[in-house]
Amino acid sequence: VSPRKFKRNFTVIVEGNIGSGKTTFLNYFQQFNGVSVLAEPVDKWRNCSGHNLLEKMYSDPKKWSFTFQSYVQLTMLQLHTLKTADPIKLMERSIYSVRNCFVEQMARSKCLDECSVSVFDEWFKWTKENCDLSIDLIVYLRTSPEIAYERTVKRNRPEEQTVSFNYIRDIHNMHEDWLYHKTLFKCPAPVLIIDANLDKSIIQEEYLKCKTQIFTNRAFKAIA
Ligand SMILES: Cc1cc2cn([C@H]3C[C@H](O)[C@@H](CO)O3)c(=O)nc2[nH]1
Repeated sequence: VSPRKFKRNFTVIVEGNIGSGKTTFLNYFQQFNGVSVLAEPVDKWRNCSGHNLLEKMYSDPKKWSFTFQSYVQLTMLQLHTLKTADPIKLMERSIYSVRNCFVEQMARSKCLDECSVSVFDEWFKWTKENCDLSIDLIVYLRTSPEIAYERTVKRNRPEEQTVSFNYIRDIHNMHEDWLYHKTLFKCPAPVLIIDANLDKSIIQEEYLKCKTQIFTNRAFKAIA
């Protein structure tokens, strides 16, 4: 695409459970011209002025969920508002999944009390009204909780040692209610569902569905 001025990036958010294959998906799209991939800033969550908030959240969710998700919300907002040179911006998760999946699950499991959720919602409401959080497409990497759990265990991320199957199943259900049944929260953009149960070795055909959707002229119209 010629480096002409364009209104805003065509923004795609990639949502899915822990272990749903988001990194594999983002790595595949990294190869194309015109796409900026913004991975989840997990390293920031592991080192906020020296504090590993991810580890604290998993070790004592009742005490640290609010602190952790507040920082996640800030780091996601920074990525949403980042102007990238490429016409297409591909983000791993979003400020929407913070509220619609993780905070919702923490509220239901009583790791976040109602007043914490209210403060979180006030920040989220103001942010939506005052920042351009518009997105153009949601890619939902849909897996079974069993496969997501199996991959999480295999990946063996230090902070996730204590993650239970039940937690993965709960997070799965939050994604299903939001992006598949659409009974939980409004979807801020059309949802493209990918069967992310497919093994890494054959999933590239499944990705091609997205490639057409992302690279069609609709994408470029967004920057006309
Ligand atoms: C938006 C958002 C991402 C996100 C990730 N996480 C956790 C799940 C994984 O263990 C790790 C990396 O995604 O962080 C979370 O607890 N809350 C989150 N909220």
